[in-house]
Amino acid sequence: MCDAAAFYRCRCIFTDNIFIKDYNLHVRFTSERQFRAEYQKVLRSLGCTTDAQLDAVFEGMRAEVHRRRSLSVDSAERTAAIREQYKPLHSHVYKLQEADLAPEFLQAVKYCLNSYATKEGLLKLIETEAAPRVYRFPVFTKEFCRDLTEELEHFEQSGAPRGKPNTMNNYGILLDELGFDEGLISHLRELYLSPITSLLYPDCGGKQLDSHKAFVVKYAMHEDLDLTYHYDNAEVTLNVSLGKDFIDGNLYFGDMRQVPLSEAECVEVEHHVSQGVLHRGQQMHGALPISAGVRWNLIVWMRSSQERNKMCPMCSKKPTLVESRGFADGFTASGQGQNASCILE
Ligand SMILES: O=C(O)CCC(=O)C(=O)O
Ligand SMILES: [Fe+2]
Repeated sequence: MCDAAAFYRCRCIFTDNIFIKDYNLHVRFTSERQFRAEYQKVLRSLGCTTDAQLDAVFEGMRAEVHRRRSLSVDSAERTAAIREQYKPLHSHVYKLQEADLAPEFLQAVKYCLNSYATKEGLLKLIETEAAPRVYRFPVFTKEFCRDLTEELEHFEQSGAPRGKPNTMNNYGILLDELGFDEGLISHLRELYLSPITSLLYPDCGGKQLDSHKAFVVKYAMHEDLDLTYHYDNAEVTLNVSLGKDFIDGNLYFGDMRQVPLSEAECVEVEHHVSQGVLHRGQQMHGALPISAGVRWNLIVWMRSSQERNKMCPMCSKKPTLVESRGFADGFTASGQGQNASCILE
């Protein structure tokens, strides 16, 4: 039986939501036969017409499945190597202090902790509803954002191994491997974000967020420029603009994933350095290309095991649990009793 205190992934990680960058397409891949039947036609319409092009697609998908199967072991190895090799530049950014948070944010959190707090009252304080149920408000001080960005650049240049957050983003960094989870992200989620998400998203697990996956994304002229339209493996997402100087690169939001709009109908939301954008993980969104500079953002995918144990947001089925490390993908074995089907990968 599974360990009730641990977090798990859903088995669909090995088959679903595989991103083919060359054709900007998310697919499911269980076998060559299934894949050809489901996607060959659409791939052809996107310009994948030769056998060599299709072979390259298969090769990319197999590599991605291999990466996903090795995630736990690779991540444990990188974490150990970073601990051994890497000397932080600004060790204070690993431990959140109240002075690192914007006064407006602290005021909003303080309000939410009152027994009489309402969503309407909170919205008067944070003001910006940038798109339906998408809120932007100050989170950190500018100094904290500057020091965190410098720390990330220092890490990037150190030569220590870097874990990529997902297939869509090639220059991001997984933050748990650097030791950011306990002192910065868990602290931020539990003490400051949860009171806010409880009022804004009670219908999406906002009252019971019990784990997260945190990473930074980076966009630069000769690296990634934009991010394709997607939904997150999260119940609620916080996206904070850390800097540095950049032009364009707005977020755009559509509807919930059951009713995807075309990109043209989306609402754009600007990134303002030191401000966070809070949104439902299942609301479709993407990022437009930057046209100059470098953009770093802190992304916290917050999860509610209570919510996702009922249905995995990535495959829309009851999750089949797979053991992993740390917060994994936020599923727990509670409530599954003797019938829990844990698969050791
Ligand atoms: O680039 C951004 O600001 C969006 C990042 C994002 O949506 C994600 O990583 O899930
Ligand atoms: Fe996202």
